[in-house]
Amino acid sequence: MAESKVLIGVIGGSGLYHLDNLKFIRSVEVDTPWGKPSSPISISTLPNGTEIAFISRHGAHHTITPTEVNGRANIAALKHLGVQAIVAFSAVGSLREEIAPGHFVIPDQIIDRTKGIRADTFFRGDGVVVHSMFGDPFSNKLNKFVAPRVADILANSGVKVHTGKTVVCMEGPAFSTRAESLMYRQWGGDIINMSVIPEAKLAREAEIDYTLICTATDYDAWRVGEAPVTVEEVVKTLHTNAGNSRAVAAGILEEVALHVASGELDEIKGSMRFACITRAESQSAEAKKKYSFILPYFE
Ligand SMILES: CSC[C@H]1O[C@H](OP(=O)(O)O)[C@H](O)[C@@H]1O
Ligand SMILES: Nc1ncnc2[nH]cnc12
Repeated sequence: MAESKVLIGVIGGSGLYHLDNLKFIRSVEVDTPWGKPSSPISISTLPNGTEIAFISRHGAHHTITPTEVNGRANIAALKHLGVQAIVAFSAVGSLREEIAPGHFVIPDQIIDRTKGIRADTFFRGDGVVVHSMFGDPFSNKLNKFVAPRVADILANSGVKVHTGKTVVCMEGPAFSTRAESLMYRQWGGDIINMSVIPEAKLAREAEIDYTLICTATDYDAWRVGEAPVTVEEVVKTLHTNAGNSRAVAAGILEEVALHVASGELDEIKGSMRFACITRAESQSAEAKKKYSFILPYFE
C-alpha cells in the first residue's frame, strides 16, 4: 500500500463532480485489480495542507449509471492511496414530510433493495470466503463526529440536518412506483438513493470508515395528490445542494483528518482480520496478491 498523507477520501454524487473550493494539486490515475475508478482521483489541499482524494461517483460528466458504478475500483483505489476514512455525498429522495428538499441527512442504517447485479464484494470468484460485519453499516464514530459540525456550518443558511435515519438503496435507474415508495415508508425508510450499496459494503471490506452525507432533492412518489419525482425536479435543487456540500466539505475535513490521524475515530480498522473463513494455506498466491492491494492480512 502506498505511503501517503491522503487519509481522507471524498466521493461526490449527483451534482457534486468536483471540490473546486479546495486547492487542486494533482490528478492521479489508479489501476486496481478490479479496474479503473469512476474518474481520475483529484488530490486537493485544505488551508492547513491536509490532502483530500476526490472521486466523482458517476464520472466527471455523469456518464456512469448507479448500477454501473465500479464501486470496487473506487474503494480499492482510495484504500491503495492510504485513505482511512471516506466522506461520501449523495442526492436522495425524501420518504418523510419533515425531510424537505434542501435538507441534509446523515443516515445510520440501510435497507438494500438493489437487485444482485452489482459487484458488492471484493471476495468472489477467487476461492476466498469472507463475511464482513455490517450490522452498523456506517462508522458510528465518524457519523457522530461529522453531524454536529455539518449542522454548525449550515446553521446560518437555515438548512436542517437530520440524523438517525434509514436510507433505502434501490437499483434504478427508473425511480420507484408509488406503491414501492409507500412500502419503503412502512418498512421504516426515511430517504432513498441508488448509490449507498455496494459503496458502504466495500468500504467496510477495505476497512475504511465510511459516512454518507445526503442532500434531499425531492419527495419521491409517496405523496398522494403530488406528482412523483422527475429528474427535472431533482436537478432544481442539485445546484444549491452541491454548493452547500462543498461548504460542508471545506468546513469539516481538516478536523476529520486530524481526528482520523490520531486514531480517535477508528472503528473499522482490524475488523477484517478474522472475517476470512478460508485458511491461508488454502488461498492461492494470486488471490493473496490481489487482496493485499486493499488489506495487509493477505500480504
Ligand atoms: C439524479 S437522481 C438519481 C441519482 O441521484 C443519486 O446519485 P448520488 O447518490 O450519486 O448522488 C441517486 O443515488 C441516484 O443515483
Ligand atoms: N427519489 C429518488 N429515488 C432514488 N434516488 C434518488 N436520488 C434523488 N432522488 C431520488
